[in-house]
Amino acid sequence: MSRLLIDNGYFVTMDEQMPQYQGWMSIEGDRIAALGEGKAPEREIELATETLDGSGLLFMPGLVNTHGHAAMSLLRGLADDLALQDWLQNHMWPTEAKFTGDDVYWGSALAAAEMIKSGTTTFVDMYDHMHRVGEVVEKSGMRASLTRGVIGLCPEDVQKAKLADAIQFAKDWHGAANGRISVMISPHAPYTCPPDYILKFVEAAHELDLAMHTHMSETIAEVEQNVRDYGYRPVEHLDRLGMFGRPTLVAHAVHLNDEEIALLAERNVYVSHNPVSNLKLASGVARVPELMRAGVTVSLGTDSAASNNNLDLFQEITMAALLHKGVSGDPTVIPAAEALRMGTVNGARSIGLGGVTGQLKAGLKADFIALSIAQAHFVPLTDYISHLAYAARGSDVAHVWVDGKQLLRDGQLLTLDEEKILAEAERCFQRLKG
Ligand SMILES: CSC[C@H]1O[C@@H](n2cnc3c(O)ncnc32)[C@H](O)[C@@H]1O
Ligand SMILES: [Zn+2]
Repeated sequence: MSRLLIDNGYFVTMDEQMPQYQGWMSIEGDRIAALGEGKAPEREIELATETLDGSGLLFMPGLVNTHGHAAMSLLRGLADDLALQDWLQNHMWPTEAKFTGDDVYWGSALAAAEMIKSGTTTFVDMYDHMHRVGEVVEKSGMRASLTRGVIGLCPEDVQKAKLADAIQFAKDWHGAANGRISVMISPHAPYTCPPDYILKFVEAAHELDLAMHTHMSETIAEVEQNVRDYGYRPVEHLDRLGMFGRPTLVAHAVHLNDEEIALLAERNVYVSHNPVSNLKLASGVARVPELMRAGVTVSLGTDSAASNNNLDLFQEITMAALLHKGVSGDPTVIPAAEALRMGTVNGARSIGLGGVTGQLKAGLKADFIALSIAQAHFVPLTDYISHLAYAARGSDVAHVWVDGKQLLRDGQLLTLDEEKILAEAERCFQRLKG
C-alpha cells in the first residue's frame, strides 16, 4: 500500500488539545497513519513510498460545509439584496422550475470546483435531481452528505412522488462512492411542508435509519407564520412531529428563544450556522454563543452561492468569529479555535462523521488541506490557529486530499476539468435566463 510522508510542515490538528506544531504526518491508503512534532522518525522515512516537503505549508483537516444547495451556483448574482421570501418565491423558485438534471450536474460541478479550491472536503447538499449531485461527488472525490429536499406545496400525487424520490435516492446512494456519500431525509422547511407530510419523512427516516435535515426558524416572518398556521413556533412544532427523535441537522436556527435553545440541546439537535447568508438576506443573527453555552453542536454552512455569494468556508469561519463579538459586545465569544472547530470537527459530528473526518489524528480518514503560508498575511508566525481564523482565505489553499487521494495540487484541480465546468455552467445559465 502507498504511504505518503509529509515532512517539515506546520500542523493544526483540531484534536482535543488543539496542538499546533512543526512536524510530519504519514498517510497510508485512505487513512492518517501517524503524525508528530519535529523531524520525521527514521522508521517513517523507511516506510514511506512517497515524500512531500511540507515547508511553507500549513496543514489542517479539510473543512466541512454543513448546509448548501450546490446547483444554485448557477444562480449566483441573479437576485441580490432581497429578503428571503421575495428572493425565494419571485426569483429562485421560478428559475429552479426550469432546472434539468444537466443543470444540476454542471451547477454542482461548479460548486465542487469552488469548494475544493477553497479547502472544503465534505459538504451537505439539499436539492432536487440528487443522483446528478451524487455523480459529481463520485467524480470529484469529495465526501458529502446528500439529501433530496422536498417542498410540499403541491397536490397530493406530486407530494407522494417527491417522497418516493427522496426514499429511492436514499436507498440508491447511502454509502455510495466507497462510503464517501451518506444520505439524509429532508422536508425543506415547516413552512413548505404541511405537518402530516413532515410526519411521512420522519417515518421514512426511522425506516431507513437515516438522519434528517431541514431549514428552521430562518426569519421572524417564518416563526410568526408557524404560530398562526399551527399554533407553535417551529422548534416545538418539529419536536411534536417527532423529527428530533432522529439525529437532526437544522439550518439557520436564527430566531430562537431560551426555551427553544434548551430543547435543541436536550434533543441533541445539530445547528448549521450560515452567518453570511443570514446577513445578506437580512434574516438576522443566530444566537450562537447561547446555543454553544447550552451544549448544542454548532457547525458552519455557506447556504448557496445565490445567497452568499461564494462557497468559501474560511469566510464563514472568520464571520462567525467576528459577528458574535460585535453583536454581544464581548470579544471573548467564539475565539479563533472555536470558530475553526465549527468549520471542521463540529461539522463532521453534525453529519455522523465524528471520529471519521474533521481532525488530523491517526486512524481517521486522510481528509486534509494545505495552505500556502509564505505570504504577507501569514507573517509573523505567531499563532497558526489565529491566522487560520482571522487572516486566511480560501484562495490560500494549495493542496487538498480526501480519503488519501489528492484532489488539488498547487491550486490545480486533479479530478475535475475546471475549464469545461466553467463553460458548461455559463451555457446552462444562458439557457435558464432565457
Ligand atoms: C428543494 S430543496 C432546496 C430548496 O431550498 C431553497 N433555498 C435556498 N436557500 C434557502 C434558504 O436560505 N432558505 C430556505 N430555502 C432555501 C432553494 O431555492 C431550493 O428550492
Ligand atoms: Zn438552504
